Amino acid sequence: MPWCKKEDTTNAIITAKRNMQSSHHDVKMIQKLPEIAILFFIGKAIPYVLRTYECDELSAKFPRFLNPCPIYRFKNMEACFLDGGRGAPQAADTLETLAELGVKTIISVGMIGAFHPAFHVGDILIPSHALAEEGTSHHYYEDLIFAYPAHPLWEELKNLLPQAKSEPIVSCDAIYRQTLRKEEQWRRQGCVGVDMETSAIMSIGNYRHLQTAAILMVSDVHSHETEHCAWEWKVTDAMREAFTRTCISCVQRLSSDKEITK
Ligand SMILES: O=P(O)(O)O[C@H]1O[C@H](CO)[C@@H](O)[C@H]1O
Ligand SMILES: O=c1cc[nH]c(=O)[nH]1
Repeated sequence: MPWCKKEDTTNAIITAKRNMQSSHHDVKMIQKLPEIAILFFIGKAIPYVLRTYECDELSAKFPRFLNPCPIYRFKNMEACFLDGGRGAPQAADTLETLAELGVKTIISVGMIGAFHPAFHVGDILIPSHALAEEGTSHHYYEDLIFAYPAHPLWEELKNLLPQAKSEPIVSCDAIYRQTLRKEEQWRRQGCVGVDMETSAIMSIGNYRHLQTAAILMVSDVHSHETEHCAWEWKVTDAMREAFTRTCISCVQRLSSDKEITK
């Protein structure tokens, strides 16, 4: 049975706007944000960005519902950035709150476990679409299977990052239920790897009329063997940092192309 019914036109009880205006987190309202936001789903990315780039803190508490964290902007680029949280519910909360504060374009930057033999640790992927096997998107759409990025943004990112591959992925809530059989089924559906946020970013981005796309780095490869499931987390701090720099320079070129300054 679908969780979201088209005939349900009633209002949501909590909205991003009401949450921001409430006393929930005792958060001071942020003024309008730049139109481009980078959401990092990589724990070590934010401290690295703050060490490496000139940035201003816009608020110590971005007023989302779940686990508010600081939000920053680059001094030399019309873009803000923050930690997107982990998993589809926090990604959706962050995206809805950014939309309420004037953000129009969201680039999510994260990691992905690859279960296709053509992918190796450190490869960069700009997903063409994402199978929605997380629960959040299915409360926005009655019959969603795949979620798609904004096509022009996706094309621009691919041009800016010619080394990146572009294939379908799956987003899944259940880290410890990515079984061999499940991953075989995902491969048959055309997917090459699994993360926890991309389908929600894309589907809810479409729902809120935002331009979204994702840039992901392969952090681990998943065994295809039926006998034993060897698995190791392979990504290093240096790889995370190089990937973060690559994504930021890509957004820098994107934002100057767009001349988003008012
Ligand atoms: O926080 P780091 O180690 O960067 O890793 C993040 O990325 C992994 C999943 O994408 C999770 O482990 C999450 O915490
Ligand atoms: O979400 C993720 C990220 C990396 N590897 C996985 O298996 N899942």
